[in-house]
Amino acid sequence: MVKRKTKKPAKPLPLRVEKTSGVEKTASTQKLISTYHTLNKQLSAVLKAGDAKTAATIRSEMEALGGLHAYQRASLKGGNEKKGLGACGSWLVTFLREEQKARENATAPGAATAASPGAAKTKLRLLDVGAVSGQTYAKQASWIDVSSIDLNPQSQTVKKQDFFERPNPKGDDERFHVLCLSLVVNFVGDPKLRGEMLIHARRFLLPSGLLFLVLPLPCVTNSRYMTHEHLLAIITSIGYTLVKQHFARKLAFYLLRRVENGQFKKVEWAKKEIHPGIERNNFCIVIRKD
Ligand SMILES: C[S@@+](CC[C@H](N)C(=O)[O-])C[C@H]1O[C@@H](n2cnc3c(N)ncnc32)[C@H](O)[C@@H]1O
Repeated sequence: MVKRKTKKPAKPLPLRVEKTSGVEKTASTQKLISTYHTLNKQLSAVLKAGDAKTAATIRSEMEALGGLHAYQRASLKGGNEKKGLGACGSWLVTFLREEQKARENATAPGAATAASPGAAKTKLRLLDVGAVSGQTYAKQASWIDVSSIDLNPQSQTVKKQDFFERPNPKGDDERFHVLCLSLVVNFVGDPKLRGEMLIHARRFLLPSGLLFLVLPLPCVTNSRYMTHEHLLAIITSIGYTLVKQHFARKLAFYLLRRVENGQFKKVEWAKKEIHPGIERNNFCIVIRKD
């Protein structure tokens, strides 16, 4: 479980919300998603400042937009619901198939796959955080054993749980070969909590386990505080190494492997402008040492 600290009050951000009417059109869907993200960020800031009154106002603005449910519906429009894949599952599945084949064919004991070769006939265990309806890996049920959580589950197969509240695993039977954070880190409003989320995810990975991280492309191509290289420097410093990466039209996919303690040095990463420009966004990840 991640402890969230309360900080000194900050000025509440001005509320500027434009109403949208449902999710029928791509433009209005996009608008709903970005307005919801803005409100979520504002909510994090005022909660940190202990401003319950403004937090209530922001929450009612979010409800007026249709709440988390409408946001989820809007964000799933980018995915491929008919095929049972979310926005991002297919890229990972292609890789995991190769990983699974490698496990099955593995002859060299100790090969660095997401699971030990000895367990070649067992299913890959995958934790999908922010799974919504838990359908993304349904077609791979014969070889992937999926556990799904979400703040607001849309089916009974998904457990209602805040990942930050998930207790640290007591042993390897509570850890996973693969953990997915697909379009979830950018959903978190507070840059420090984004860092905490990535650190918390590592606790749930088996040795050599894989973190699948998906972000909207502009988070790494058009932010004042983030670039692809900066993201890699951050993730390297908190115990991951890059396996594979892909930029699609709108999304950035990162497949990262857990590195063991002693093989990386944790450093602090503050909010610092590294990619100036007027039209940039403010996506940022902050890492604190403790
Ligand atoms: C944009 S949707 C992502 C859907 C899906 N993973 C995909 O890639 O299409 C983000 C989801 O993350 C969930 N989420 C955000 N923060 C979370 C947390 N701390 N714990 C669990 N779920 C979370 C939200 O409820 C929302 O359903």
